[in-house]
Amino acid sequence: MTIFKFPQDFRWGTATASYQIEGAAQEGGRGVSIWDTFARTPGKVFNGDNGDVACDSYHRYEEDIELMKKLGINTYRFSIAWPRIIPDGDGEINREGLDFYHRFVDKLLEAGIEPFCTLYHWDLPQTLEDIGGWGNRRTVDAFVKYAEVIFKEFSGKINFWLTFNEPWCIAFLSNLLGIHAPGNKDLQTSINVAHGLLVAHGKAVQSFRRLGTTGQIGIAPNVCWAEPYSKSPEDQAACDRSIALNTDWFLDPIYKGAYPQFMVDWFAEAGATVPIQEGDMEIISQPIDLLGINYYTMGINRFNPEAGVLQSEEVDMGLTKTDIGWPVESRGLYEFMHYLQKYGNVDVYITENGACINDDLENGKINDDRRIAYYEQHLAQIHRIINDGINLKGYMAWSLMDNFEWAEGYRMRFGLVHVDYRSLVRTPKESFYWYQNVIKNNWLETRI
Ligand SMILES: CCOCCOc1ccc(-c2cn(C[C@@H]3NC[C@@H](O)[C@H]3O)nn2)cc1
Repeated sequence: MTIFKFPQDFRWGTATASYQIEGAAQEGGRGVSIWDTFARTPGKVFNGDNGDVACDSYHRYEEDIELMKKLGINTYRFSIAWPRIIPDGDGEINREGLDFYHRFVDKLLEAGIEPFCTLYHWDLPQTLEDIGGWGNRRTVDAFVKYAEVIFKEFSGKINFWLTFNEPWCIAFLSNLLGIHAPGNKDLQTSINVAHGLLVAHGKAVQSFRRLGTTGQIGIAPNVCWAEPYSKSPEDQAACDRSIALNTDWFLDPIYKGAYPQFMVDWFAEAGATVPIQEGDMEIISQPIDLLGINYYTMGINRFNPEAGVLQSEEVDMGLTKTDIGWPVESRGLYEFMHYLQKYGNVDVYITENGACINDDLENGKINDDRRIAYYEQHLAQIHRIINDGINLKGYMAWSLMDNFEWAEGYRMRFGLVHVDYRSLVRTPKESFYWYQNVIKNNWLETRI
């Protein structure tokens, strides 16, 4: 057995998101989001599932916080639903929505748990999608107005902020591949969305500074680490494109003030250009304080001219997979964190990492050994990364509890806590107690 000790001030947490857990979709003055619309569109979400009830955390958040206290976390990542705050996206402020999040955040603070807030975790007000979504500058300005409302309301209570969760999913999964809301399938639209959200990010950071909001602010890209199937330059280039679209496409504008030229050229070949306006890149490259990194898996990729706009195809290498079909390979997290150093040794939090394991209750227990094995591997890599001197400051497991997994609906379970969606009874899984022990000791005991 090996013991890996973590730094004394290391943050241990879990993560969730508003649309995935809250429910109460027609309560508290909440407006319609693009995910309400998308989930009601036949064929978009498995089984026609939607977030109307979800885990009912809107009503059961005190019970959730009791679970967090039992788990022993000191940090909880959640997102605020924009449609609860400004229901029509750009109009009147809904006081009832603000009051809900004040009650929630106050309970977190009472429990000694640090709120780690994501402003946008995919639930765009439908009214803004109706005018073109992130590709319309009116949506950008509406986001800044929403962000400023939240900054003014929660400065002093919240000290860790993320503007956007997984910009690649917002732009490309949702507007090029059409797999997430709003379901567009157009390259130019996806590039317009990516640019719009980057401008919104930069403007929100400017407001954050101007308002003197407490704490630190950043953004949370999701990682797509890839290594070449062969030593051919074509396969390496296919990997470079795949990695860059999730990471460099967003972090180069933020840290360097310019898009990665090789990708701009690649998209130009496909007839798409970035709609940059005067001053945009200066706005986008506002200095940020931290990065959230979401890591689940990595790929072995090769060049294939038929494999989508990137002409990059993931090869099935026969690795163990989770129940959502993603290979279990923690090495990519280590490799990526060293890749990230090209932006400097910035403060990083793993804001999502976890395994979809669909074990069910057996005699009142969930023996999710495969999830424990996943976390053991990934936390061992986290320890290696910290030992290499990289400023990795905290880790948030995705997710506290089973919840609405977007287009997969409720069939895919990422939680440390099992949720019975009929009764809404929460049952900690064996992985919950394993993670509880890691947090209590602030060290990882591995069987290797
Ligand atoms: C067949 C082609 O497929 C293309 C890739 O399709 C996907 C789908 C889904 C994801 C995905 C889902 N998650 C987990 C979430 N992160 C945020 C939080 O809300 C979690 O629920 N991360 N990435 C990636 C890629």
